[in-house]
Amino acid sequence: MANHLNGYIDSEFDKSIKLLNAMSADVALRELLARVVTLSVEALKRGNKLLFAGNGGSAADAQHWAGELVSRFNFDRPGLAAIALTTDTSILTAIGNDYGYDYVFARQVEALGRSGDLLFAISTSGNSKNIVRAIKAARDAGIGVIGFTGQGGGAMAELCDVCFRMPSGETPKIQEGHEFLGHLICGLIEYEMFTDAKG
Ligand SMILES: O=C(CO)[C@@H](O)[C@H](O)[C@H](O)[C@H](O)COP(=O)(O)O
Ligand SMILES: [Zn+2]
Repeated sequence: MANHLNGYIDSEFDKSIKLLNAMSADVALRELLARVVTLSVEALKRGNKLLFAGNGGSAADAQHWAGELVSRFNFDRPGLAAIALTTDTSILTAIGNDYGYDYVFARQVEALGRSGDLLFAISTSGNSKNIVRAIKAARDAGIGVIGFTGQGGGAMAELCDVCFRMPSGETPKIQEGHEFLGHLICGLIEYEMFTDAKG
């Protein structure tokens, strides 16, 4: 590796290690995690579902997390009801073209969401209009909202039932925090849902 790249690499390692250390030491974060797992397990057990939405890298998170739940995470068990609102290009392009990109998630929340479902809304800025609109649509429909954002919180922070604010203002680092939490939450939901079956 060329020497001049090492400064950048060191700095990235340093920031990621600090982020995870800060998250690990945050007692309030553990309380939020417990709340989200309880809300999710209750929703799934009564036949509701989890919806996921985000833009760019957060769209990847949305479909990644839904995939873990519908398929499997740490062990074999029945699939869990989770839908990413980021994957159907016909739906996304129709809504984007006919109503505007700000509506691509809200319209799907209105169409697919049912009272008692949960929306996982992911936005590093907390200000993406399509995410804020989706959150408002969810609230109007009796759907609880779990938010994932950065330290600023943005417009979405005060609209969520539970909001995870990563201790960073840098989009990629915020995303790394989200990705860690996403895996943690999938693992915890699976564990809580299937404790008897996991062996
Ligand atoms: O993955 C990245 C940056 O790491 C980008 O694709 C990023 O997700 C996009 O710029 C998004 O549009 C940012 O939106 P948001 O997180 O502020 O809602
Ligand atoms: Zn990225």
